[in-house]
Amino acid sequence: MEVKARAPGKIILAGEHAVVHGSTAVAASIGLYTYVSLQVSPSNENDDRLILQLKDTSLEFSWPIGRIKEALSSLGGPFPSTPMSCSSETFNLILAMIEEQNIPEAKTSLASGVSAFLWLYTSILGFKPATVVVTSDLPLGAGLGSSAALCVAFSAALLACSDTVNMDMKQEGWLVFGESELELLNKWAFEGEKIIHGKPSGIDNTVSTYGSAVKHYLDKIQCFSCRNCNMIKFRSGNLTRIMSSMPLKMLITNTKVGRNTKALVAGVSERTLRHSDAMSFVFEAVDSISKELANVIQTPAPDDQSIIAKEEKLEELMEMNQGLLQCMGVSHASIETVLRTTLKYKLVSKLTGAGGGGCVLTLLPTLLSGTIVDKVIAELESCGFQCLIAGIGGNGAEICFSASS
Ligand SMILES: Nc1ncnc2c1ncn2[C@@H]1O[C@H](COP(=O)(O)OP(=O)(O)O)[C@@H](O)[C@H]1O
Ligand SMILES: C[C@@](O)(CCOP(=O)(O)O)CC(=O)O
Ligand SMILES: [Mg+2]
Repeated sequence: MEVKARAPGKIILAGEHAVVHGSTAVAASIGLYTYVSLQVSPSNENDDRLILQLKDTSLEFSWPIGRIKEALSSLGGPFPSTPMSCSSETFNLILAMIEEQNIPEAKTSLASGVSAFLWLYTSILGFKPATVVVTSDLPLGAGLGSSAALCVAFSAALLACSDTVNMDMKQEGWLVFGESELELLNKWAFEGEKIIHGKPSGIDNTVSTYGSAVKHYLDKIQCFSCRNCNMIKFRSGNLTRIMSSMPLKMLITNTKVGRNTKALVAGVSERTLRHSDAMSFVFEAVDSISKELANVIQTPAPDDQSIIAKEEKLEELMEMNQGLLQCMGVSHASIETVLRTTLKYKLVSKLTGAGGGGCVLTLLPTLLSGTIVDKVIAELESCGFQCLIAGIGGNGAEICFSASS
């Protein structure tokens, strides 16, 4: 039996970084997914292995199960129903197992994702031999939440194979977990994100787990494919649904400048230690911006005129948020180039995710002509950037069973 899991990426419309320090943020899932396929192998005493194939980066890891037991069996796992943090001692044991696999120098940033995998795998499934394959639609390390999507997809596939979650393996197509299983999945994914990010707020794994279409198990409203229910507001671990009253279209520009969320989040924390009063005002301002943005999105817009007025408010809020992200020290020359280029077409942009490169969002107003969109995309792509238009909102984590070939 093979279990497949998929989990979406996200965009943050307002509040990244400040959300780590307790401010409100607004985010939505996007229709780009990370897929994990998990096949538990029949035991073959002499050659039991755990194999991890990362297709996007052409890397394969293969550990003898005996080696994993030697390092981690003293922890007494598996403990699938009690999500636990990876201690620094265990993290070092895991790192040693990864170093033994000789990752090429250029790909060492992937070690954190592999560490998260080993922690989630052994904690949820123990020491069973298996082959796990990862592929993704998402650019890695670009602000669209690939790390969270990876942790959510790993946790979903592992929980689906564990004794804790009872799923009807005969059902066909993509399936959604029940309410309590989703909560468990989200907690495990958060533990994985902690290994990759250091100090995540939990917004990315929450959006990836639940998606941002309102679902019956959260607030008893069955409203799956309604484009009016497509965002979440998030503060200190708590999620609130946002019913958008207007269609929102965003252009996503990937600057292709690589960066690392852990380092950027740590940089903001260091700045906060150096200038705690000033930074607390910055975070408070971001909190107000996110709350106002959520209100604007939710307020009814009965006609084109009110939609235009709301879009103008959103643009101003995005501009202010970008200014505060610059204050936090997470903008980048490539991001500033996107801001200047889109402004030539009177379009407003802000970075999304951790910044330092990565992706930038540009609001595409409803009445904007297709010709202008084409022109701005052509100009951005001539700078070497890559553009895509995101469908905002959609499903969260899903799993699918199939007979193995
Ligand atoms: N499909 C994938 N294959 C391998 N590693 C991945 C994958 N997706 C995410 N990762 C891990 O997540 C890291 C990127 O996370 P991060 O810096 O938070 O950026 P983001 O979440 O914005 O993409 C990668 O360096 C890698 O360790
Ligand atoms: C900067 C932050 O707000 C979002 C990071 O998103 P990403 O990993 O860049 O996709 C960190 C967090 O909230 O955990
Ligand atoms: Mg991330």
